[in-house]
Amino acid sequence: MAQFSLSDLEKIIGERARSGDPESWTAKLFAKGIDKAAQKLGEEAVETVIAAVKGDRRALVSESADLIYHWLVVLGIAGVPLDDVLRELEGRTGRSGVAEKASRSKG
Ligand SMILES: N=c1c2ncn([C@@H]3O[C@H](COP(=O)(O)OP(=O)(O)OP(=O)(O)O)[C@@H](O)[C@H]3O)c2ncn1[C@@H]1O[C@H](COP(=O)(O)O)[C@@H](O)[C@H]1O
Repeated sequence: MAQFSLSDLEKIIGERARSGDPESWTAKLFAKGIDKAAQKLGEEAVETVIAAVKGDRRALVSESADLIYHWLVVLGIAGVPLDDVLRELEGRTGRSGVAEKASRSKG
């Protein structure tokens, strides 16, 4: 199991966005704004779809990482915390009773 979470990546993105480092891709995307970042997100989504359809497992892992990174950049520029998305997902588990079942199984 990886010792790295989406929350860790969100934190790194926030720090790099504020760094103003000219070498930082994150800082560059934040400077370019939501249109460019959203465009990159779309490109990475298409590349992920292509990898999946081709059955290219290695590319699917790599493109998924690019996709998630650019998705978090878009959330950051839009001022939407990752936690808002996780809460939305958490709320959806309740609809199917999965959260209750998981909680019951913990004892
Ligand atoms: N996870 C990522 C990550 N995934 C992808 N990318 C960058 O996303 C960019 C766009 O990918 P493309 O394949 O489209 O590259 P490109 O063809 O050069 O881009 P364009 O020609 O379209 O401008 C590349 O420069 C990748 O390096 C990332 N850049 C940064 N991170 C994370 O953010 C941290 C901070 O990075 P910096 O902000 O660069 O310091 C890193 O340590 C990583 O943890």
